[in-house]
Amino acid sequence: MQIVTAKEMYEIDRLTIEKGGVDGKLLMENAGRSIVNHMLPIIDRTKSILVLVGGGNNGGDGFVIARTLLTDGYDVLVVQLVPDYKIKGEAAYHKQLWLNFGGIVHVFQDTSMIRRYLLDADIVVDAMLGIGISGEVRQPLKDVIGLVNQVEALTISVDIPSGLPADEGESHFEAVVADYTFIVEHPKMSLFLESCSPFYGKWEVVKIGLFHSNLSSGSRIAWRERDVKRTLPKRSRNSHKGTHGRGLVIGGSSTMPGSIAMTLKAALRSGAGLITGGTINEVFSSIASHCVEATYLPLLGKAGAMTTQPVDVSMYNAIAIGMGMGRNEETAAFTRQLVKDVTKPILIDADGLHHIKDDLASISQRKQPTILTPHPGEMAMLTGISVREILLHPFEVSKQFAYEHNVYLVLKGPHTIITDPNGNQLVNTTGNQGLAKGGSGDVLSGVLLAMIMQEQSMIEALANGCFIHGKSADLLISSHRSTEDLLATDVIDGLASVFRTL
Ligand SMILES: NC(=O)C1=CN([C@@H]2O[C@H](COP(=O)(O)OP(=O)(O)OC[C@H]3O[C@@H](n4cnc5c(N)ncnc54)[C@H](OP(=O)(O)O)[C@@H]3O)[C@@H](O)[C@H]2O)[C@@H](O)CC1
Ligand SMILES: Nc1ncnc2c1ncn2[C@@H]1O[C@H](COP(=O)(O)OP(=O)(O)O)[C@@H](O)[C@H]1O
Ligand SMILES: [K+]
Repeated sequence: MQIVTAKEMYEIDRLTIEKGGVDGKLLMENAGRSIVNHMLPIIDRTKSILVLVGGGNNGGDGFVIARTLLTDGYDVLVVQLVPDYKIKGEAAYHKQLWLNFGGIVHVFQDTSMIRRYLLDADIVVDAMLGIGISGEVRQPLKDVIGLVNQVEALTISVDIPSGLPADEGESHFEAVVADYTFIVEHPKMSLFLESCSPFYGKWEVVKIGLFHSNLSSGSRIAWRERDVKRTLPKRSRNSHKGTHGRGLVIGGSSTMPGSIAMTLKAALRSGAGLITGGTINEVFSSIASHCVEATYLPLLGKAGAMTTQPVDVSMYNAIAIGMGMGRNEETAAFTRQLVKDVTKPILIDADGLHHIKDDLASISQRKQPTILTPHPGEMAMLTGISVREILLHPFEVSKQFAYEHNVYLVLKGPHTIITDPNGNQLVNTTGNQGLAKGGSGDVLSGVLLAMIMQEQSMIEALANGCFIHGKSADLLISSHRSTEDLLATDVIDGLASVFRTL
């Protein structure tokens, strides 16, 4: 499922019309009808429906929706929020059809009129503004959006909640807070931004028959269960432990022994063949009994943390480093040296990210894949860009960073974005706020370590790992856990139910 900017959406629309020969009026008909089909399960004939239409093609979709519902026997009222002369092109055509079918258009007079209609409506269809919005919302739409957000009626937005930007980078907006959004053909970038996603409510993508096109800007794809099922390698009946990779996890310090234990266990539960924990004795003695399937590589320590030392990694297929290591300078020097020397794929998380902050130039020289898994705070530390700016432009910031430093970047959050060194991006579609708890990242590192040792492309392995991690949390809170009590160790236990369904 391609994620698009407004510009890309218009380009796909243009190609469909010019190359595909599909009339724009037909696309609008398809959009309106498809949306009504998706609305049917949540509306019924006893409900009164108010369709608010604006002056562009989003409003045009609104006229199609109103006509389709009217001919189906629904009680529908249309309020046009702009003067007649503003309705042009395909929208004007569909407005005429609405009138031909006996519909009435109530043209906006004042906000008290809208308030009255809104109070009488059970369902509001928001077709005021789509992806064509530019600048801050003008009056009277600004007030109308405020009123829509005050009433009890179920709000269904067409394509995008009115007022919301389609792209990343906008910080000031006033928008409809929808209960449902039916998105036309492709999710827009803002669906995956922390500041915008809550406005969408529940969402579904409706197909309208647009041209399939490869966008020149590189791929940006929402990674769903069907993608995981398609790409996740199946375990062969004849496989042996060597087939599934031998991984080394380096981490832990006397004050944070649990992190590496969770990573080890998560890696084993995610299908790794053999997993070794590289850690200091104090950590080893406190975690060994929690993860008996792992083997251990004793590392030298001082004052409860790792010191600089050579490590023979020749027998491992991939390495994860950083979890619970602490930030002391000798440990940091050890991490930097190891990352420089090792000629294996290496995943760097948590404290390890702090250690390599000033060594990104040498990371970009590595010949084997380097995977960095920062949360936004760690990303801010790595880039010197504020968390606010990162959350405002996560796609662009990730792309630039991955490209510049030749790394695979897993920017974690409610919508984790995985970017490869060429700028291709996959966005995870699972997970919930129960994961916002210490240890979730350690578990993710273990799942990812297991994934990158299986036969699949690196970016897909990372996206599959993020999907599986989030899905475990989703299944747990839909059965016997809640977003409050969920623990990182539960997420490891929940991996079983995920793998059983894939
Ligand atoms: N493939 C596709 O693309 C398809 C797209 N489709 C649909 O079309 C939608 C895009 O339609 P679009 O391009 O006509 O833009 P749209 O969102 O209706 O906005 C334009 C209107 O908004 C107004 N306006 C703008 N800014 C404003 C502001 N700040 N404050 C107030 N008003 C503002 C602007 O007014 P003006 O500036 O001209 O006075 C104009 O009237 C898309 O989301 C989808 O629903 C489907 O039908 C089929 C296939
Ligand atoms: N609100 C949320 N919704 C979905 N996933 C979340 C949410 N908050 C955190 N996560 C996920 O949980 C993990 C947290 O990782 P991280 O911040 O490194 O945790 P920690 O360092 O405490 O182990 C990431 O995979 C992130 O995507
Ligand atoms: K809308």
